[in-house]
Amino acid sequence: MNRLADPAATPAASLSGRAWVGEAPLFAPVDLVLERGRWTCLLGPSGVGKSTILRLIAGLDTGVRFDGKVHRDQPVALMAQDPGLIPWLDVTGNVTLGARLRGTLPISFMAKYPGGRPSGPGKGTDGRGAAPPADSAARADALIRAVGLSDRADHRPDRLSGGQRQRVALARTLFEDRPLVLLDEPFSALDARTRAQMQELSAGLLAGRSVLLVTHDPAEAARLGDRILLLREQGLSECPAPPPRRQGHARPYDALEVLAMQADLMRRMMA
Ligand SMILES: Nc1ncnc2c1ncn2[C@@H]1O[C@H](COP(=O)(O)OP(=O)(O)OP(=O)(O)O)[C@@H](O)[C@H]1O
Repeated sequence: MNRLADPAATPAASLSGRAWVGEAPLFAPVDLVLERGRWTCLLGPSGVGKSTILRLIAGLDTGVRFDGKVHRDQPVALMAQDPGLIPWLDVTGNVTLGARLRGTLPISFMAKYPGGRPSGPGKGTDGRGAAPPADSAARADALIRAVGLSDRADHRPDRLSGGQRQRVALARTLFEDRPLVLLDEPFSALDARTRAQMQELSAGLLAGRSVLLVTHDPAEAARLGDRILLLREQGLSECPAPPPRRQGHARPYDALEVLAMQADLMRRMMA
């Protein structure tokens, strides 16, 4: 097959270049290519520039000086480290925030349905005579259930724990339903059990998407990465290819080959 004609062969996004904070180099020249439809994990120590790379790919302001090129031709969803929840919106309002800002959900959706759940398809109005889109409401409901927060759908962020807030941010990112998804330490505030569940959930819901996952955690990279990259001050290096992963699933956390990969990644991070 002609690779140029095959959309799967073209990268989902790429970044090449280097960055400085003031006069101090942040990262040495890197050449990062995100393969379409796969999970790329970016591991690395704190402060080496991983979040900055994510923000550059997302096209957001970083405050650093970047000399290089970013290519991206797909709509992107970014889950930043800080959940960035809106304090006066409840869980459903936060999950559906993007749609409400884009005007694809009525702005009064939350005021009318504080729990985010219209009483049935086509019922109710948004105050302007339009029916609220029940499919969006149902999708938001399903995601909130999937992240284990159904019983808190009408809670505001100040009534949630750090891990619960992070799960709201995850549901909001998944609700965006974008082909390219950038995740910055998305599970870092979760207990080990919930973390494993959310890894599996994300692997399922983001199957076929192009994902860049920034993580400090070699165990996470070993479960989720189709490719694993290590960013250090000296630059970016590629770790040995992980074993194939069942489409739509994280690798089992207790499989010997996953534990061995975790140990190998840890050794590389310590080197
Ligand atoms: N706008 C900015 N102004 C000043 N310093 C910045 C700015 N943005 C990033 N930095 C610095 O650049 C470095 C890299 O930040 P970045 O958040 O990208 O690292 P990281 O690898 O994601 O770290 P962590 O794993 O701790 O989140 C940090 O030392 C940070 O203080």
